[in-house]
Amino acid sequence: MTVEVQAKTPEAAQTVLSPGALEFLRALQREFGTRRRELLARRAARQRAFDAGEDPDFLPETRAVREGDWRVAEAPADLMDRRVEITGPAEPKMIINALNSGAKVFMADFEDALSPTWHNVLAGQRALAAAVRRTLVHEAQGKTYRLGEALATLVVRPRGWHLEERHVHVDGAPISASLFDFGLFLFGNAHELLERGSGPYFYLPKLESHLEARLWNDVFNFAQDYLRIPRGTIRATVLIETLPAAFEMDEILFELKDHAAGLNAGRWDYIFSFIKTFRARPDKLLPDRAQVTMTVPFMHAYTELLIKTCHKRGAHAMGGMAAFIPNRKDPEVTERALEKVREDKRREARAGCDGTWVAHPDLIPVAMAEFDAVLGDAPHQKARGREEVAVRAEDLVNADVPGGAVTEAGVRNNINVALQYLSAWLSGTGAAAIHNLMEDAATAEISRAQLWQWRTHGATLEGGERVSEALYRRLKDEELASLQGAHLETAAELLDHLVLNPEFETFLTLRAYAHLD
Ligand SMILES: CC(=O)SCCNC(=O)CCNC(=O)[C@H](O)C(C)(C)COP(=O)(O)OP(=O)(O)OC[C@H]1O[C@@H](n2cnc3c(N)ncnc32)[C@H](O)[C@@H]1OP(=O)(O)O
Ligand SMILES: O=CC(=O)O
Ligand SMILES: [Mg+2]
Repeated sequence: MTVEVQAKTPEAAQTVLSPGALEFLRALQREFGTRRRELLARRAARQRAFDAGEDPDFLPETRAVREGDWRVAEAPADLMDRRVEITGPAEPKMIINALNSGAKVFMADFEDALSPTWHNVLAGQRALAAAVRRTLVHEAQGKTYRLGEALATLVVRPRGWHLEERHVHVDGAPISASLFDFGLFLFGNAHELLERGSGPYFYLPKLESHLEARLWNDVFNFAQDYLRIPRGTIRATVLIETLPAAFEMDEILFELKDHAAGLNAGRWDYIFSFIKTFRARPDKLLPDRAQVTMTVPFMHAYTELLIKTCHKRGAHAMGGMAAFIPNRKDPEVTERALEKVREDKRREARAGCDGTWVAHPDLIPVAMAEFDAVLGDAPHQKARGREEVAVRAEDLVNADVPGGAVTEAGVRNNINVALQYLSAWLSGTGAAAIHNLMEDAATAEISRAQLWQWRTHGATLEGGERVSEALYRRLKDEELASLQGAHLETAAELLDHLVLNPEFETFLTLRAYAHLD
């Protein structure tokens, strides 16, 4: 058995998916595929303990790491000042617009913002390879897009450990999507990036434990040796976007030490993970999605701990994504988005973040101004230790949202957004503006997870009615009737399953992937 591509590879993508690249992917999967599966089984075992009533907590066995005196490696020059990072799906036009945008960093996404059709993942890899070599050109709507002179630093986000790329099989089974995205980008671009004075930089999504960070670290060492580049060349910023990982921030940085470039507060997946972790707990119901803001106690506690942890270890502490996006055709929507984003970035910069994320190029000036006001000419504010922060385990698991309520409007909104997002995703679009908010896989996960949570535990709406299967079906039919678009029927079937199945599905993208392509 060997490595097999299960789908037609467009001719243009054959340079990316070269025999050498496939050989490298095979080596990665053979070396790390089993450990990946063991760690996924460990996630499930841990969840069974949470379902039985255990709360996540700091690990006794890693106390020495938390209390030890160590720091991560110094950031490379082009990741030293990352005050504003723009993110977007790894698509040619987005890549050009983002690299030209004036942001310090561009995170090219194969995870939350990309619908992983075979076409999309290959087109993304191809476009990134051309972007690294400064040759990327794209034609759309009668316009030619080219890269300018001053470009943002490129960071790539491969898909998470839970996903597989079913179009490539190694020894008869699908390859890990993380290894596929990471391996293909690294193989094709590591040497070129180094020759150009940069390096292979990654964002690592959806980790649930330091053992998963250890796996990434071992993948990095293996890959660097294979490609004959020095260990420590790869640099990774880890998203702390699951509740279990919030208890292992020190440990995650420690595992990646020489490869670590920071932590990022991935707020949307974090909220999703909070719901998922406490799926069996009626005492942990969250209110309407719009009310779970960054200032509610558990979100505040988590970001404070992230900043403190990073600065103690010499790592960048990165803020997250405000979902409000401007609309160039609607000044009122734009004004509201700018105001909301300004408020969010001001809070992050003042709290000690060294940088933040924006979803749209028109938000860069606002975010930049707020970080400039705090950082001035300094590239970061790691010297602010935030030693006064004292976050306890109970602060991270406290589900109180002062003034929060579950409303019919909230149920309807979750149904509407989930349907629209699923239909976009099935059509090959992984990030979309819906009701003037950026929606991607992480935000859609919150919507469908809340519906499951409220239905399973019979949450009481403000008017006294309880959320039930009948209520969900009635509102879903009404929302569905108001929508138009491709794949809505499949989206509705998927949502019914995600909301009504007695078992909580761990990721919507796992189930929806069967319907893609
Ligand atoms: C929870 C998380 O993981 S957050 C990170 C993952 N999510 C993301 O990265 C989402 C990023 N944002 C986006 O994908 C987009 O902004 C969307 C889909 C929400 C909206 O995109 P559009 O509908 O194209 O917005 P709009 O029409 O206002 O765009 C105007 C221009 O800005 C460009 N643009 C918009 N967002 C971006 C971006 N993030 N990066 C680069 N360019 C962008 C568009 O391509 C368009 O360019 P053009 O004028 O050359 O045609
Ligand atoms: O990936 C980011 C998030 O908020 O989720
Ligand atoms: Mg995320």
